[in-house]
Amino acid sequence: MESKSNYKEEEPEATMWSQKAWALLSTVRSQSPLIQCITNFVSMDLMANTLLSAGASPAMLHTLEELTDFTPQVHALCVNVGTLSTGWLPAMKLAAELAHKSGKPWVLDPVAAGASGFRLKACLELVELKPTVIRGNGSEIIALAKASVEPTKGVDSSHKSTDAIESAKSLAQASGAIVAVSGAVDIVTDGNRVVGAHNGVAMMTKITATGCSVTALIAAFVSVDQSHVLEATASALSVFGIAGEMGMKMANGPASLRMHLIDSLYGIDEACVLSHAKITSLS
Ligand SMILES: Nc1ncnc2c1ncn2[C@@H]1O[C@H](COP(=O)(O)OP(=O)(O)OP(=O)(O)O)[C@@H](O)[C@H]1O
Ligand SMILES: Cc1ncsc1CCO
Ligand SMILES: [Mg+2]
Repeated sequence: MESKSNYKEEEPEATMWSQKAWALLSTVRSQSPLIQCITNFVSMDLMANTLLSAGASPAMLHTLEELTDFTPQVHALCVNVGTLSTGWLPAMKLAAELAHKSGKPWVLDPVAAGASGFRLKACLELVELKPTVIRGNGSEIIALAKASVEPTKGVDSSHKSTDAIESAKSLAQASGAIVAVSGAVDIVTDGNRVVGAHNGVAMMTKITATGCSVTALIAAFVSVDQSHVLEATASALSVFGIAGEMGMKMANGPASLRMHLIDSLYGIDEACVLSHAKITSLS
């Protein structure tokens, strides 16, 4: 009896979160927001296909000369520094400024932020341009919050997401962004509230650019509900994780999971989201 009454107490919050996640996925499907992605060469394919399978419309435009015309028309911008070069950084900055000025959300993925002084400085300069959301893995969020170059595993994390909660909170407070840390539990914070999304499978870390792709999915979810950025961010992470869980039932390894994850994201329905979304308050 005791466990049953506990279950009843928790149910309204769990139900609210899963309904929110489904409502946002449905809205992305019906509104098909245009998402500009300035992203690394490795991630372009998976990121564009993730957005398409979720119902959004990706556009990988990054040339400086095009941005004044194009960026104000998009519904959200995703900036990912994965294969950063001196040539691309001015375009990333201008696009961020244009998005901010035109009231469009923009999301930063600070890939390997602590790997070099050049990369860290670029990421810190981008944070100054007021991203709506920053999504990284544990090591990236810790490096960015400490503003320090550290021994790293490059684009992979050597920290658990839960090791980065305090860093995520301080980065959120300092930047004004919602900060998300991916991992076994995806952490989302506004600097005060902390929420965990508990979906996904470990095999997702064996497919390059799943983190990059979920960052773009966050941009799509936030674009359709700009007044609830934390909720939209947690919902995108949960939905992507559910697609991984569904895909894993049909996969034999990373390559087939990549395909089945995309198929599952495309096919996911209300019953699946309502029964599988696991989003909880952690504070
Ligand atoms: N141990 C895990 N169990 C379940 N899901 C996980 C686990 N680790 C990561 N994920 C999921 O895998 C996806 C990618 O997260 P990850 O932390 O690997 O990003 P990343 O390091 O930025 O990846 P990349 O740089 O390759 O894009 C996220 O959706 C996350 O929720
Ligand atoms: C492997 C890799 N190298 C730079 S970006 C990238 C994709 C995953 O972040
Ligand atoms: Mg990454």
